[in-house]
Amino acid sequence: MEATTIVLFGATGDLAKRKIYPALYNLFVDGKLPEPFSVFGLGRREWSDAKLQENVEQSILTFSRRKPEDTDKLQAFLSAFRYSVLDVDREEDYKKLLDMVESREEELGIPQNRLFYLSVGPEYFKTIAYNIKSSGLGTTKGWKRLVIEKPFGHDLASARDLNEKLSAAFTEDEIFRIDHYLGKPVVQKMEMLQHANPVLQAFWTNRYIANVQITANETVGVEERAGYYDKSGAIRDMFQNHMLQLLMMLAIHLPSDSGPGDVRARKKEVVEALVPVQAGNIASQVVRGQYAEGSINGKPVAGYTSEPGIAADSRNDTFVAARLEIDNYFWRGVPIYIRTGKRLKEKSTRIVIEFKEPLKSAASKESGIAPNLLVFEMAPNESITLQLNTRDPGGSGEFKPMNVDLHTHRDNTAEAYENLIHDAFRGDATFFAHWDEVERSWQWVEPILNAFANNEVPLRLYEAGSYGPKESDELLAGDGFHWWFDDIDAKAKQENQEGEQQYAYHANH
Ligand SMILES: NC(=O)C1=CN([C@@H]2O[C@H](COP(=O)(O)OP(=O)(O)OC[C@H]3O[C@@H](n4cnc5c(N)ncnc54)[C@H](OP(=O)(O)O)[C@@H]3O)[C@@H](O)[C@H]2O)C=CC1
Ligand SMILES: O=C1O[C@H](COP(=O)(O)O)[C@@H](O)[C@H](O)[C@H]1O
Repeated sequence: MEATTIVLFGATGDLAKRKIYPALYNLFVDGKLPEPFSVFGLGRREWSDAKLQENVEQSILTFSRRKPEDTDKLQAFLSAFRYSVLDVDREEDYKKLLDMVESREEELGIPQNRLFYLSVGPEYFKTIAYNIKSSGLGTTKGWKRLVIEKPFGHDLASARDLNEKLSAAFTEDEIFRIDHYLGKPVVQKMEMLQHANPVLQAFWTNRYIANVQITANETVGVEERAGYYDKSGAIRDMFQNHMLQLLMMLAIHLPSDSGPGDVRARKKEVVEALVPVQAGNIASQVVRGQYAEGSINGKPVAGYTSEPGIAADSRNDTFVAARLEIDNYFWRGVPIYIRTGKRLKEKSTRIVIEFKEPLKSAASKESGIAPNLLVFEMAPNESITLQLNTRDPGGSGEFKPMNVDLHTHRDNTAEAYENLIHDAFRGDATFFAHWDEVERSWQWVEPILNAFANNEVPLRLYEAGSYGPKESDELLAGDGFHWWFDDIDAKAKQENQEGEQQYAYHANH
């Protein structure tokens, strides 16, 4: 990997502390950072190099999945960090930064490969991109890349405007849009699994799949992000990006000779094939919810409108569920259900593929036969399981589900940010959101945003600690399905996992 300078805007902020420094450290320990590498941290605070290095060390001690054991190694890592005061609006700060970056590149004898990481509020993206170009920071004899964090716009028009401004300074190939769900190990394994197993590939169609369920339930509430969240809601914060990205990743079919660019090209085809929601009829396809007071893990929690910084009459959505369809050869007729929300009963992020039951009528005479399920679980655990049926080994003769474990979490699995930052260094954009996907996701979501703004979709209050409004269950019940693993299913799954371990085939020792 070529030597690189990372120019980190927002080096004093929360994301840098919680995610970026620990990820860089773990990559360094694993020998996955360019050698040598150099970091310029930026912010308005009057920090010194030493103060930045102290903060980086503290962040590693607090947030890294691996705690430093080798002091020399840690010091070698920290010594790569420099700090420069920069206000995004002050041109002279960029000029000063350019001088510092150039002299450091000379001192280290490294090429002018520069990775600009914008870990700042999205309102600064355009200004920074403009100043990178006008100051000469972006005129390098090596490569340059721009890493940005979501949100990529607030709606279709603002996303297009942002993209236009970024495109004046960086080409699409140089822009790496982070969607941290694409960095999750289970998501990264999805394609491999389908690709390497013709048997799964063969079943990945509407001929065998009854429905798909994508869930991202959270127990946390709005926390300290009232200002941002109350203007975004679950639809912009999670649905438009993470949830639709999961759907695209799941629904693509790659040719056997596929190359690195193919994943993104196929994802675009999937999002283009999404059947548009019918304006005027959105309430039949989309459920909008907001948490009321309740309790989580036995502790009382406030309702959304009593949270600090949230207006008492806020009608913001903290929960969204929707029924979607993909109109293409593989997926036509398969309902896809997506739900995400805050202050729900448990943290669970998963995709369930429910297979059809061609033998249902015969099998229904037998008790306990369940549909086969392929489950990609990202939280609370990381696993990929295929649920089959077997006779109860206890001798009752009843059928019971058993899980074939295709992948289990191993200790020290790289976190999403490690995977993604490593890919950005290598210039591999497979697991970053392409502008085409982002634009089409906003296009699909736009009628829902309008319907929410015009109150055309009822706002359903749900008790904190529940699974969301009952209308979310009704979305599936109308098609004869239910959300897998809620309540009783969660217990059954747990018992099943405990009781059936002897059947588990651990493909991933
Ligand atoms: N925190 C998280 O978990 C996640 C964050 N994100 C995104 O990452 C980005 C950063 O978020 P987060 O770290 O939480 O935000 P913080 O508010 O914690 O940090 C903001 C950073 O921006 C800097 N900054 C603010 N104003 C200026 C300015 N005028 N000139 C120069 N620097 C400025 C601040 O430095 P200083 O105060 O020193 O000027 C600080 O380092 C946002 O886009 C957010 O949406 C995405 C996913 C998760
Ligand atoms: O991007 C975001 O994601 C988190 C959930 O991420 P996860 O990896 O813990 O599932 C969410 O809490 C936050 O509101 C959102 O901005």
